[in-house]
Amino acid sequence: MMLITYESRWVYPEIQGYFSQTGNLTGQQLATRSRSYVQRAQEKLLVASMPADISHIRHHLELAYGLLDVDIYKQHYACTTPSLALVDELTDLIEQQHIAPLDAAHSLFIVVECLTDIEMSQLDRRGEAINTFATSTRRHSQMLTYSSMVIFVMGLLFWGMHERQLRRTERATNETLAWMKRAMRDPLTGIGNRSALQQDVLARAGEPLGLILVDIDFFKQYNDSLGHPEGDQLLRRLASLLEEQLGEGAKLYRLGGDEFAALISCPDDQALFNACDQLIATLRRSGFKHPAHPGNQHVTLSVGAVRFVAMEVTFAHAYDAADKALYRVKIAGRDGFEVAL
Ligand SMILES: Nc1nc2c(ncn2[C@@H]2O[C@H](COP(=O)(O)OP(=O)(O)OP(=O)(O)O)[C@@H](O)[C@H]2O)c(=O)[nH]1
Repeated sequence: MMLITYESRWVYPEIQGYFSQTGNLTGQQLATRSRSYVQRAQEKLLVASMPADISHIRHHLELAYGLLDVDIYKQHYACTTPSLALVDELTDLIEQQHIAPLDAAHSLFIVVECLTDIEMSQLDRRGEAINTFATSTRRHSQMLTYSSMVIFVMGLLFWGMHERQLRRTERATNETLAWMKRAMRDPLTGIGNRSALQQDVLARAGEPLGLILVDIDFFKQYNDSLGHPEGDQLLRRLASLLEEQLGEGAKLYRLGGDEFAALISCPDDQALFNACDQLIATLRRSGFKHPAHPGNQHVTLSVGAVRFVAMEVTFAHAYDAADKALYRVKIAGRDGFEVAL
């Protein structure tokens, strides 16, 4: 918008200059008409039969005089004033019949020559004005085209920069989200870690929940007899098995080492008993081998659980109660569960 305004101001004087030339065009037309009246007067003088045509000749000369008596001609063409004087003088002499028609016609050639010069000169001026206008218009339209191209390229550039910045921000946000997800996951099993458990408990404030702590029995011996990679494999298999057993409404976490935790919706103590019992039973059914187990050569679990309402009881308090119950199971010989009441 600013550019168009600026360009209009720039071009305005050129337009004015061009249209001011139309005044000169009119002047050229006046000269043409004046010359035609002079030439008609000449024709009549050549065939004049005095005094019948005198009035016509005088009329033509008066019209020619009127059309030549223009300020712009007087200012720019030196022949104008003498030509006017000659027409004036000839008009008087012809009227008084003091001059021969042939001589009068001959003298008028000076006026015709002057008028022809004026016409030619005015036509040249008009041509020059049109050329100047066309050149400057072309120059300005080129400027306008180049400016538009520059603005277009700058627009593209800014758009590209904006898009790049947008992609960077999106990538950074996605990386941060991925990093946050990773920070809440146990890398070995892919399930949530201790931080995820604490976050989920906070998110379920006011709900009756069951916290189940699960610890593998004699896992050190398992590692020692089959190797650490096999120990890792058991942790992964156990995570899948427990998750599957717990079902949709529950969540499983690995708290570290061979210790897992499950968080379940728990309307009453019986539901918690059932959940713990099913975990133990499922593992027994699975029959995971444990060659170094001092009892039955199969993997067994010790489970401690507690029912609590998040926020009414602190998570640390609930965890402590479940952990103590688990410890009691360990002391009592492992492979079992206890619910803290
Ligand atoms: N394979 C494997 N072993 C781990 C990992 N983290 C901890 N452990 C091992 O788990 C074992 C845990 O041993 P303990 O705490 O003594 O428990 P435990 O042998 O199961 O004995 P109880 O719990 O008393 O029955 C240690 O030997 C650790 O090295 C892990 O990510 N992978």
